[in-house]
Amino acid sequence: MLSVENVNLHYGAAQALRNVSIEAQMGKITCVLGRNGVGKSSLLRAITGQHPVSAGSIAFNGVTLEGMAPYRRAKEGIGYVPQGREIFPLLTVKENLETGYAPVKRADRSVPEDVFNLFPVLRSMLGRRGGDLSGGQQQQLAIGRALVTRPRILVLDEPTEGIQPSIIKDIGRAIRYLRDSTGMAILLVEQYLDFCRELADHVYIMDRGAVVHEGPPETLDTVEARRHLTV
Ligand SMILES: Nc1ncnc2c1ncn2[C@@H]1O[C@H](COP(=O)(O)OP(=O)(O)OP(=O)(O)O)[C@@H](O)[C@H]1O
Repeated sequence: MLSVENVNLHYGAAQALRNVSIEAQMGKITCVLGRNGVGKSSLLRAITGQHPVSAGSIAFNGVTLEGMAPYRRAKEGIGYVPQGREIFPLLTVKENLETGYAPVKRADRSVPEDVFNLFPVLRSMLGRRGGDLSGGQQQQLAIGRALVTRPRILVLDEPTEGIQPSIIKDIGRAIRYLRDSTGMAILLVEQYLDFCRELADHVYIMDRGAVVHEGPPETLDTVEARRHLTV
C-alpha cells in the first residue's frame, strides 16, 4: 500500500499541502476529490517525486520514497498519468508507448496486451503522431504509457478533464478492470464527483491544502462533504 503521512509541500513561501495523510490500498481505487487549486496535483507531485516535500513521509509497500528521484520511483512501481496528458505530440503513438520502457527490465520491454484490449483505438493508430489524436485518445495513450512501465500503483491526475462522456466511460471501465485483474492500487484525483462516486472504494476530500473528509463513497452525500465540493 501507499502511505502518505503528515506531508507538507511548499512553492517558495506558499504552502500547498498542510499535514496531508492518505493511504491507497492495493486492489482498491482511492479517490481524492477537491475543487481547483486545493492541492490535488501537488499531492501527486509529492508522491511521484516531481516536487520535494518539506515535511512528512511517503512509503510504498514499505519502501521510503521521499527524497528518491522520480525515475527511481517509477522503478518501484509508481505509474503516473499527469494532468493534461503530457504526451509527445511529434512522436507516434507507438513511440509514445515506448517511452514507458525506461524504468523496466529489458525482458519486460513490450506493450502489455491489456493496453490494446482496454483501448483498441491505440492499436489502430500506432503509426499516427500523438498530436493528431483527440483529447480522449491522448488520455488513453497516457494511461497506456503508464501501464507500459508495469506499475503496482497507478496515479492519475484528473483523467476525465475535458474528455467526452463515451471515453470517460471507457476510462472508468479500464480503471475498474485494472483493479480487479491485476490487484494494483489506483490513486485518482478528480473534480468530477459522479465519476469518483461510481468508481472509488475510498474517498478523501481536500480543501485549501488539507484533507477535510475521509470515508467510503456513500459518505459523499453528507452536508459536510458537499460543503467542500460545491463551487
Ligand atoms: N509551480 C507552482 N508555483 C507556485 N504555486 C503553485 C505551483 N503549482 C501550484 N501552485 C499553487 O499551489 C496550490 C495548489 O495547486 P495544485 O495544482 O496542487 O491544485 P489542484 O487541486 O491540483 O488544482 P487543479 O485542479 O487546478 O490542478 C494553488 O494555490 C496553486 O496556485
